[in-house]
Amino acid sequence: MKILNIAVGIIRNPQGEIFITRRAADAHMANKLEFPGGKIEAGETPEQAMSRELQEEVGITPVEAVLFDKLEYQFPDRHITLWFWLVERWEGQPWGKEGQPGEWIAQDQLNAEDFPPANEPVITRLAQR
Ligand SMILES: Nc1nc2c([nH]c(=O)n2[C@@H]2O[C@H](COP(=O)(O)OP(=O)(O)OP(=O)(O)O)[C@@H](O)[C@H]2O)c(=O)[nH]1
Ligand SMILES: [Mg+2]
Repeated sequence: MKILNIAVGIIRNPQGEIFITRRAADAHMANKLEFPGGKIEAGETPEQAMSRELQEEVGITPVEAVLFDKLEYQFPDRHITLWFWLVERWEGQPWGKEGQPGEWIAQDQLNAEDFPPANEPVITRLAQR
Protein backbone atom coordinates (compact mmCIF):
# COMPACT_ATOMS: atom_id res chain seq x y z
CA MET A 1 0.00 0.00 0.00
CA LYS A 2 1.41 3.37 -1.01
CA ILE A 3 1.15 6.15 1.58
CA LEU A 4 1.19 9.60 0.00
CA ASN A 5 1.23 13.06 1.56
CA ILE A 6 0.09 15.67 -0.91
CA ALA A 7 -0.05 19.46 -0.72
CA VAL A 8 -2.10 21.44 -3.24
CA GLY A 9 -2.98 25.10 -3.80
CA ILE A 10 -6.45 26.54 -4.35
CA ILE A 11 -5.44 29.65 -6.30
CA ARG A 12 -8.36 32.10 -6.05
CA ASN A 13 -8.50 35.56 -7.67
CA PRO A 14 -10.57 38.55 -6.47
CA GLN A 15 -13.37 37.59 -8.92
CA GLY A 16 -13.88 34.30 -7.07
CA GLU A 17 -12.34 32.21 -9.86
CA ILE A 18 -9.96 29.33 -9.21
CA PHE A 19 -7.02 28.26 -11.38
CA ILE A 20 -7.52 24.60 -12.25
CA THR A 21 -5.33 22.27 -14.29
CA ARG A 22 -6.03 18.95 -15.96
CA ARG A 23 -4.07 15.82 -15.06
CA ALA A 24 -2.06 14.09 -17.77
CA ALA A 25 -3.62 11.21 -19.69
CA ASP A 26 -1.02 8.79 -18.24
CA ALA A 27 -1.20 9.89 -14.57
CA HIS A 28 -3.12 8.46 -11.60
CA MET A 29 -6.64 9.96 -11.91
CA ALA A 30 -5.91 10.62 -15.60
CA ASN A 31 -7.69 13.57 -17.25
CA LYS A 32 -9.35 14.67 -14.01
CA LEU A 33 -9.26 18.33 -13.07
CA GLU A 34 -7.02 19.11 -10.11
CA PHE A 35 -5.58 21.78 -7.93
CA PRO A 36 -1.90 22.12 -8.79
CA GLY A 37 0.30 20.38 -6.25
CA GLY A 38 2.06 17.14 -5.45
CA LYS A 39 3.98 15.02 -3.04
CA ILE A 40 5.45 16.45 0.16
CA GLU A 41 9.15 15.55 0.15
CA ALA A 42 11.27 14.57 3.15
CA GLY A 43 12.18 17.60 5.26
CA GLU A 44 9.47 19.84 3.81
CA THR A 45 6.49 21.24 5.65
CA PRO A 46 3.17 20.88 3.80
CA GLU A 47 3.19 24.63 3.10
CA GLN A 48 6.74 24.53 1.69
CA ALA A 49 5.79 21.60 -0.54
CA MET A 50 2.72 23.46 -1.85
CA SER A 51 4.83 26.54 -2.56
CA ARG A 52 7.48 24.52 -4.44
CA GLU A 53 4.86 22.61 -6.44
CA LEU A 54 3.07 25.82 -7.49
CA GLN A 55 6.37 27.24 -8.72
CA GLU A 56 7.15 24.03 -10.64
CA GLU A 57 3.71 23.38 -12.10
CA VAL A 58 2.10 26.80 -12.65
CA GLY A 59 4.97 29.27 -12.26
CA ILE A 60 3.71 31.36 -9.34
CA THR A 61 5.16 32.13 -5.91
CA PRO A 62 2.53 32.21 -3.15
CA VAL A 63 2.84 35.26 -0.88
CA GLU A 64 0.25 34.10 1.65
CA ALA A 65 -1.53 30.76 2.12
CA VAL A 66 -4.20 29.68 4.58
CA LEU A 67 -4.92 26.03 5.35
CA PHE A 68 -8.39 25.39 3.93
CA ASP A 69 -8.77 21.69 4.69
CA LYS A 70 -6.86 18.49 5.43
CA LEU A 71 -8.42 15.24 4.23
CA GLU A 72 -7.60 11.55 4.25
CA TYR A 73 -8.64 9.29 1.40
CA GLN A 74 -8.26 5.57 0.81
CA PHE A 75 -7.91 4.48 -2.82
CA PRO A 76 -7.80 0.71 -3.58
CA ASP A 77 -4.00 0.89 -3.98
CA ARG A 78 -2.99 3.95 -1.94
CA HIS A 79 -3.78 5.99 1.14
CA ILE A 80 -3.43 9.74 0.69
CA THR A 81 -3.38 12.66 3.07
CA LEU A 82 -4.21 15.89 1.25
CA TRP A 83 -3.44 19.38 2.51
CA PHE A 84 -5.45 22.05 0.70
CA TRP A 85 -4.02 25.59 0.92
CA LEU A 86 -6.08 28.62 -0.10
CA VAL A 87 -3.79 31.00 -1.97
CA GLU A 88 -5.18 34.47 -2.63
CA ARG A 89 -1.91 36.40 -2.88
CA TRP A 90 0.93 35.38 -5.17
CA GLU A 91 3.60 36.70 -7.51
CA GLY A 92 3.46 35.93 -11.23
CA GLN A 93 0.64 34.69 -13.44
CA PRO A 94 -0.39 31.03 -13.26
CA TRP A 95 -0.09 29.00 -16.47
CA GLY A 96 0.30 25.34 -17.39
CA LYS A 97 4.08 25.29 -17.12
CA GLU A 98 4.39 21.52 -17.66
CA GLY A 99 2.19 21.57 -20.76
CA GLN A 100 -0.99 20.77 -18.86
CA PRO A 101 -4.12 22.77 -19.77
CA GLY A 102 -5.03 25.34 -17.13
CA GLU A 103 -8.05 27.62 -16.80
CA TRP A 104 -9.87 29.93 -14.41
CA ILE A 105 -13.23 28.55 -13.31
CA ALA A 106 -15.77 30.38 -11.12
CA GLN A 107 -15.83 28.55 -7.80
CA ASP A 108 -19.62 28.09 -7.87
CA GLN A 109 -19.27 26.36 -11.26
CA LEU A 110 -16.90 23.67 -9.97
CA ASN A 111 -18.20 20.15 -10.32
CA ALA A 112 -17.04 17.47 -7.87
CA GLU A 113 -17.30 14.69 -10.50
CA ASP A 114 -14.58 16.37 -12.58
CA PHE A 115 -12.05 15.98 -9.71
CA PRO A 116 -10.51 12.96 -7.95
CA PRO A 117 -13.02 11.60 -5.40
CA ALA A 118 -10.87 12.75 -2.45
CA ASN A 119 -11.59 16.38 -3.38
CA GLU A 120 -15.36 16.15 -2.94
CA PRO A 121 -15.71 17.90 0.47
CA VAL A 122 -13.50 20.76 -0.65
CA ILE A 123 -15.34 21.28 -3.94
CA THR A 124 -18.63 21.30 -2.06
CA ARG A 125 -17.34 23.92 0.39
CA LEU A 126 -15.95 26.13 -2.37
CA ALA A 127 -19.12 25.90 -4.46
CA GLN A 128 -21.21 27.10 -1.51
CA ARG A 129 -19.55 30.44 -1.02
N1 LIG B 1 -2.20 17.57 -7.54
C1 LIG B 1 -3.30 17.04 -7.06
N2 LIG B 1 -3.34 15.72 -6.73
C2 LIG B 1 -4.48 15.22 -6.24
C3 LIG B 1 -5.64 16.04 -6.07
N3 LIG B 1 -6.63 15.25 -5.57
C4 LIG B 1 -6.12 13.99 -5.43
O1 LIG B 1 -6.71 13.01 -5.01
N4 LIG B 1 -4.82 13.97 -5.85
C5 LIG B 1 -3.97 12.77 -5.84
O2 LIG B 1 -2.78 13.07 -5.14
C6 LIG B 1 -1.65 12.53 -5.81
C7 LIG B 1 -0.84 13.72 -6.27
O3 LIG B 1 0.16 13.35 -7.03
P1 LIG B 1 0.83 14.23 -8.16
O4 LIG B 1 0.83 13.37 -9.35
O5 LIG B 1 0.28 15.61 -8.31
O6 LIG B 1 2.25 14.35 -7.46
P2 LIG B 1 3.54 15.07 -8.04
O7 LIG B 1 3.13 16.38 -8.65
O8 LIG B 1 4.53 15.07 -6.92
O9 LIG B 1 3.90 14.09 -9.21
P3 LIG B 1 5.17 13.33 -9.67
O10 LIG B 1 5.82 12.78 -8.45
O11 LIG B 1 4.58 12.28 -10.58
O12 LIG B 1 5.96 14.37 -10.39
C8 LIG B 1 -2.19 11.68 -6.96
O13 LIG B 1 -2.39 10.35 -6.53
C9 LIG B 1 -3.53 12.35 -7.25
O14 LIG B 1 -4.46 11.49 -7.85
C10 LIG B 1 -5.60 17.41 -6.43
O15 LIG B 1 -6.56 18.18 -6.33
N5 LIG B 1 -4.42 17.87 -6.92
MG1 LIG C 1 1.40 17.26 -9.29
